[in-house]
Amino acid sequence: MVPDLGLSASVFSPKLPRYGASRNETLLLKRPPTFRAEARPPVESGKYGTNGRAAKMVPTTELRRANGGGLVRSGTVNGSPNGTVNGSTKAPVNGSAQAAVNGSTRAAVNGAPPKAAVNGTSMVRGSRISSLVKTQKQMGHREDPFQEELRILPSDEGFSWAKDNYNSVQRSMDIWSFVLSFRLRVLFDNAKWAYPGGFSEEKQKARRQKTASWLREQVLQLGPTFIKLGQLSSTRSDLFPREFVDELAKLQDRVPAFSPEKAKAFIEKEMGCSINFVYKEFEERPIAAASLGQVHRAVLHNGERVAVKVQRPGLKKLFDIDLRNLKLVAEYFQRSEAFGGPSRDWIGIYEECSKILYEEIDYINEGKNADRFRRDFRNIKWVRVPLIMWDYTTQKVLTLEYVPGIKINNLDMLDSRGYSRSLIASRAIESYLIQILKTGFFHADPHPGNLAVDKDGSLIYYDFGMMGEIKSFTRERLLSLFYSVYEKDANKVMKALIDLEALQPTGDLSPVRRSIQFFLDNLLNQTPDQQQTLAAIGEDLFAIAQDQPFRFPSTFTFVIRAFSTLEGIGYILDPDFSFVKVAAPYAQELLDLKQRRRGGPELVQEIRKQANDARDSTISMPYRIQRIEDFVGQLESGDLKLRVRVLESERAARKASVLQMATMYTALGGTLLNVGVTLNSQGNQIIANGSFIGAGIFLALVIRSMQRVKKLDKFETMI
Ligand SMILES: Nc1ncnc2c1ncn2[C@@H]1O[C@H](COP(=O)(O)OP(=O)(O)OP(=O)(O)O)[C@@H](O)[C@H]1O
Repeated sequence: MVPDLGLSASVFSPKLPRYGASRNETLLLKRPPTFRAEARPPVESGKYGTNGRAAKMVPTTELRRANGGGLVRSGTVNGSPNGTVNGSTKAPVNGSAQAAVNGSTRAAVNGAPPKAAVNGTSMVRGSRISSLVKTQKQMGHREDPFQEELRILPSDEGFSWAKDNYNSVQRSMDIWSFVLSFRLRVLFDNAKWAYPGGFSEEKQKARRQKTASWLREQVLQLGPTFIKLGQLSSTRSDLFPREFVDELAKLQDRVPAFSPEKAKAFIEKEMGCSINFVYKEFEERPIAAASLGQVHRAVLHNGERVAVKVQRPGLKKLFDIDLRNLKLVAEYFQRSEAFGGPSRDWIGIYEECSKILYEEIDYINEGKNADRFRRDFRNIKWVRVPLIMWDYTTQKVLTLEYVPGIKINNLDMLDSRGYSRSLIASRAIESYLIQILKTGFFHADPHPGNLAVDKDGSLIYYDFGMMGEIKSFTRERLLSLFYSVYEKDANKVMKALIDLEALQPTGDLSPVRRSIQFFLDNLLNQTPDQQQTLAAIGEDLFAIAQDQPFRFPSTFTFVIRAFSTLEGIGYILDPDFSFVKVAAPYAQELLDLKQRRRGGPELVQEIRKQANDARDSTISMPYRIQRIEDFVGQLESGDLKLRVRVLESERAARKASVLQMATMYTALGGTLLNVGVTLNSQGNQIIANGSFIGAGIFLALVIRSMQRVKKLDKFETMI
């Protein structure tokens, strides 16, 4: 039987620049490359990654060294970016290994779709396109200019969640015993009677601090799902007390790593082949470990250095069990007054978290996000996003171009290498403003670990697992919010917030309006030396939100948190840093835009609206005057009674009735307790027990009533 033959193609160029050549050198080619095709047996096709590309990598035996010293590999199988057939296209292109391996991928990620072709010309085109993209300068075997001592990370051995054979009943029990203990702790922290020697704010703070440290330890014990959720919660000062938020933020640096054996076995399982087949070298010690995965350095067979992000094994199974339980927990919180009850959307928060978690364990999604982000910044030379090596990426293993950098908060190294800290600070903020105001696609987690400075001073972004998107209509509404804040008009701000669904238009909104006006006056009337930090403003906003009908969509909490993180970084980098200075040109641009808009169709629309209003008023005027006359007439004749709702007195009445009920419960509970004790001493055990149970129920009702009173009091102080 004649074996199937594959088409093998290669392109030879007369003058090959050296490996890793600069763009100019690459373009030195005078003669067009020639194309040669040969028939050869097909190679074994690999396992397909979830992205439809071959996950099984090129065997080392297929690697050839080309004339110019560039490494050549055979093309990947069907659906690969190179679009080659049967995995047999050999293409030594321009002597540049990167061009051959990633040329078309790079083209794709920078805006051009991957070119599918069955002959070697596609490779040439790929390399040409790649030579035009800004990342070309970064190709080639990179020296690691910032080699840092690798930290020894704590190991995950000994944690029950790291074992493969945990059972779901045990896991559910662990979760629920944690939730109930947490509930009890919160109850005692908030109960004034639970403080021996009398309650004081300091004592409560100290106790809360203890609960918060306990919570962090428990979260670590419960593993990845909870660690990630803890990290997410550390962005929600609108939901949790300050002490909890601060403790949870510490989770970032405490995540244990899994063993290199586990990592390698996992990669092999994912890729369906030996790790040596995929990487020429694989560094065993991870350079970083996070809740959901860890990062190792490696070298591809073409010599290119890469960062390999390996997901923790068994995450999906763990998420399924944990999230099933957490859904019940959210429902329980939703009913519980101690956790804000119906005024907080716990179910919504659960759904959002669950979406984020499942998205974060899909590295294909992360790779696509990175590609989109890179595309958004293609014209900004000082922002750098590592390339995704799609051929070496699956849903659980992400291979990226290795782009080492100095972490943005490593001041000593930045100084010793002579980088301008103030430039870095303003670039960090500016890149973020571009994301929020222009592209609408933003990095939702810009903590210092995810931002670094490249050799040439560019800002490197890592980790695209959690991205936020601001749709264009939301951006429009945000702009109106911005304009109304600029005009210091509380009513308009309130309307914009309602449009943004950040404020519920229910009940009495006058206290909200007053808070907003206060906020606007104090915020905008400050002289430059009194200017509040963004973080403080964010905190104030959240404090207002805690007791009022604000419901910040998570997008905004991420935006606020990201800005305050970046602002914090800005101050660390440069004590004279001013957010306002960096943001001013953007704000001006937006105001100019509004001015321009008002000059055009918007002005016509406004005039038309005013004309319509005037016409409607003129038509309805006689009718309205008639109604006013009737109204006054009814008042004079005593036919009309005015019913005035005084909200303050309504609240006071509600509080009085709750207190009345509490007194009644106390009396009934006390009576039943007395009866129980008497009957017990007379030996009438069964009825005595009934009395005790009744007394217990009334006691619980008293506690509940006191909690309601406390809530009403708190609300009163806010307005
Ligand atoms: N392409 C890369 N080149 C060099 N180093 C990298 C690269 N990608 C990641 N790293 C390093 O690994 C660290 C962790 O990467 P990343 O943030 O993507 O992982 P993660 O698991 O999503 O972590 P987390 O979500 O906690 O931030 C980064 O801070 C960076 O130091």
